[in-house]
Amino acid sequence: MAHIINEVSRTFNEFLLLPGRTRKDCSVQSVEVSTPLARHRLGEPSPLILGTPVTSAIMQSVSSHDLAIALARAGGLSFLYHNQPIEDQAAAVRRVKTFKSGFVTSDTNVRPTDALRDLVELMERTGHSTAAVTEDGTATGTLLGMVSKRDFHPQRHDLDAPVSSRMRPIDSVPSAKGDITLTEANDRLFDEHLDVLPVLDHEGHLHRLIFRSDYEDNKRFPHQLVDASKRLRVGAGVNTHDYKDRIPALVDADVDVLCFDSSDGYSDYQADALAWAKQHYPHTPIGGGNVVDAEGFDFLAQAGADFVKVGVGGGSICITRDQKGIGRGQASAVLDTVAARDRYAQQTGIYVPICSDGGLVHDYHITLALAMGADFVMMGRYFARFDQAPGAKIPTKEGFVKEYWGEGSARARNWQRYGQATKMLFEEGVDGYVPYAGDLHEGLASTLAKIKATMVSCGASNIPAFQTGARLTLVSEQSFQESHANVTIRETTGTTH
Ligand SMILES: NC(=O)C1=CN([C@@H]2O[C@H](COP(=O)(O)OP(=O)(O)OC[C@H]3O[C@@H](n4cnc5c(N)ncnc54)[C@H](O)[C@@H]3O)[C@@H](O)[C@H]2O)C=CC1
Ligand SMILES: O=c1[nH]c(=O)c2[nH+]cn([C@@H]3O[C@H](COP(=O)(O)O)[C@@H](O)[C@H]3O)c2[nH]1
Ligand SMILES: [K+]
Repeated sequence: MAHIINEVSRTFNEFLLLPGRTRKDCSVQSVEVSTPLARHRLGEPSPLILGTPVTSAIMQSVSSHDLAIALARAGGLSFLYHNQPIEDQAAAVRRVKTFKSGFVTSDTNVRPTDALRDLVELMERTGHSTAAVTEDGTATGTLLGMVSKRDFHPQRHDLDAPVSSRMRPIDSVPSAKGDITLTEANDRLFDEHLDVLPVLDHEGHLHRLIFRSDYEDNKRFPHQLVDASKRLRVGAGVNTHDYKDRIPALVDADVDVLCFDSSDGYSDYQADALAWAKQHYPHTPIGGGNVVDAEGFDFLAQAGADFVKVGVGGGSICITRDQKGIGRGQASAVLDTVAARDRYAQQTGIYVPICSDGGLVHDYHITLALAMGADFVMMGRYFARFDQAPGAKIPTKEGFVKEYWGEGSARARNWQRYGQATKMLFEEGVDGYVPYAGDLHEGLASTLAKIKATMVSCGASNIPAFQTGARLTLVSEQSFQESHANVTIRETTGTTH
């Protein structure tokens, strides 16, 4: 006879936190939200620590290189999607790893012989008002001069004239050599009253541009997640089909961490793939998943997973539970696997972090997942709403929305996953829209402020203290109603989600 688990499968909506004693030294300013990402011996630091306990989902509609750069700058981490050719995913990793804050590749480039009219058009397209004039019109050609909107005016100058007639030629443009540091470059920008400083190699080819306006931008990101060489960190999703080709290419591109992406990680496929990865690339942490119970956690921890991702069927685009009748309420899944993690740590001395993946609808659900013992979370819908996510931004009567689709949807499969263009017999995800939420940094700052405020109310000054000290209560349907405002809401500019 089948085994029936008597305990009801519960979701985050069914829980609330009780306040704990807040001591005077515990404040929003002092609360620490760093958290381990990879397995480590108890009492020793994890080889990879997140500054912000959030990661972005391994999905085409979420984790592009742009989103990965933005999230790493905020202290979190993206796992670039694997549902694309290996070389494209490796190129995306390289784009994040070569992102140099302050040093940008020029995206507005012209030849000296191009007409000013073409330059105006290009500036409108890129939205930038400074252009590099290079011999071949590329971002790495020999630099011949610089031209900005200040150098000409459509009413004063003939737009059919060549760019060379209005550019500032190279001998009058201050420039720097390739080995200049950002600090030195910033000193020159200010000392010499410059807006931009081109960086050249010894043959005079353009390498990067450094803008004065980016100086302030860098000051905005004091908690960037970087490696020992100060490059942003980035993760990548992999699968149990082409991992023997994909993992070497990603490691070659200097990926920081990998994660198997599957709706079902409790499989021999994943154990074999983890063993292979650990044997060939022992220095690259790799996560496994998804599982929803202690049995699944133990299986992956023993197979060598550096972290275990938890959650089946709870994602906002998920229809797995409808289609296959498989899954578990996310709160129950987290609580069960967290208990297994703690038992495993006690027995072996090794701590294998847990990632709660999917189904986080409100910001406070992140807080609940952490309180229940998750070390960090993974989110798709949350990140798909921001400017930096790849989905198109579409106007509707109710305001802007962004596209968001599941990896198990027919749309995702259009990428001909794993090179097998087989017919899909059923979908496990939907293709839809989420409300547009602007810039990632502003949205995440607001979310983090809420998480920290709750931790302060619970008297926890860091995540480990929160995990061990949090007190949660189940809520009845009636108390759930009581939790919401019971008056008609006046329109305000505040954010709620
Ligand atoms: N977290 C969740 O609740 C869900 C997530 N998804 C997402 O949808 C995407 C697709 O997930 P899955 O369909 O589970 O992909 P998957 O690649 O893990 O599994 C697809 C099928 O291939 C089989 N398989 C895996 N490795 C194999 C190998 N080496 N040789 C032969 N067969 C093998 C599996 O048993 C399964 O039948 C993922 O991005 C996943 O995250 C989909 C549904 C639910
Ligand atoms: O049933 C599913 N069908 C899908 O097509 C699908 N695509 C992604 N995922 C999983 O959902 C997570 C993101 O969930 P949220 O949008 O709720 O953050 C992701 O991190 C995945 O675990 C899927 N689940
Ligand atoms: K299974």
